[in-house]
Amino acid sequence: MSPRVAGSHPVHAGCRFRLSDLTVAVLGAGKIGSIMASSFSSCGMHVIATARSRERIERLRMQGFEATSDNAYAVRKASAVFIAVKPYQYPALARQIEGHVAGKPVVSVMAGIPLRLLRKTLPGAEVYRAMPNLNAAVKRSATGLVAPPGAQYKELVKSILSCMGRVYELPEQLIDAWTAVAGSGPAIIAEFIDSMILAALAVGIPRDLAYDAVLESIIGTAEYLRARPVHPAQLRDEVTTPGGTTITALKIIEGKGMKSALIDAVEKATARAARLAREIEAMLEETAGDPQGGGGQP
Ligand SMILES: NC(=O)C1=CN([C@@H]2O[C@H](COP(=O)(O)OP(=O)(O)OC[C@H]3O[C@@H](n4cnc5c(N)ncnc54)[C@H](OP(=O)(O)O)[C@@H]3O)[C@@H](O)[C@H]2O)C=CC1
Ligand SMILES: O=C(O)[C@@H]1CCC=N1
Repeated sequence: MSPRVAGSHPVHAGCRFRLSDLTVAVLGAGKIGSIMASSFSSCGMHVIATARSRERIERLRMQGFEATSDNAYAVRKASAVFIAVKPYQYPALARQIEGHVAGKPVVSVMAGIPLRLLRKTLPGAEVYRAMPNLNAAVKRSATGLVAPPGAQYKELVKSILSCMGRVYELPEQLIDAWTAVAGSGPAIIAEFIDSMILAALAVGIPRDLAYDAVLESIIGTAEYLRARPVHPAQLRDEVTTPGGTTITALKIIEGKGMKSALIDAVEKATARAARLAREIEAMLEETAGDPQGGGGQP
């Protein structure tokens, strides 16, 4: 296996490489894909980003990427390929690239779609699953990575993903759960932040101050827990004065079931990823033999 880098030397599995020598393809450079493209570009890689609509391709070009709707071209030119389309858009994409991926590392960030399905639809590719999050925009993604058994390009893939933040290698059984906790995490945390800001407004703090009070408290708490190895419950107890204000707030939160709501939410989101896999598998079977591969979908 030795995918050739456009205008550069080929990258052999296991050999030393410099990120700045690489050309990578990001297929489906929408919300997360364009953040991935920026992260990879900031590490010096040449990025070929793809999209369907002329508007998105124009926007990607304005951001300084080589951009095209030709996925097969992007794959042929790249040493490593990243797939960031929506799961239901995958069958159509797979049919466009299936003949060009053999011997290359191909990393899917799509929720739900298992290695088994990726392998079946991308013959000869070394397929990986990764689950980054939106915080890659500030180089703080917590990216889960599932490598295939006997992976030859794992170090290369990890180095590329590290341009978005930290990378955690996982067994495939955990990636749907990681998707719910870390992939969806920024949305859940943003919802909490929004609620806390509303709460601050309710007790009379002006909006701009409320935003700072909440954001700084969240960043500070995360940094505290990173810097000092204490359990979150211990931090909570250190803040909670007997008969004071904190216990008054905690009692209400406990009564309204915040913890069980979050546990439920994450369990349901994890199960949703598994159902997605079944839906896409059915779609692939339905569209077998259709060269558009369900490409008429939105
Ligand atoms: N959003 C997030 O925070 C995260 C998302 N993910 C996963 O990433 C994937 C993308 O999500 P998100 O970025 O939110 O979705 P978006 O809809 O923003 O991006 C998808 C992009 O794919 C493009 N696209 C669709 N079909 C094709 C095709 N055949 N060829 C080229 N481009 C194509 C679309 O192009 P056009 O705009 O031109 O239609 C669009 O820009 C999903 O599978 C999701 O599970 C993973 C981690 C985090
Ligand atoms: O909502 C979703 O399905 C995707 C996966 C993780 C974040 N967004």
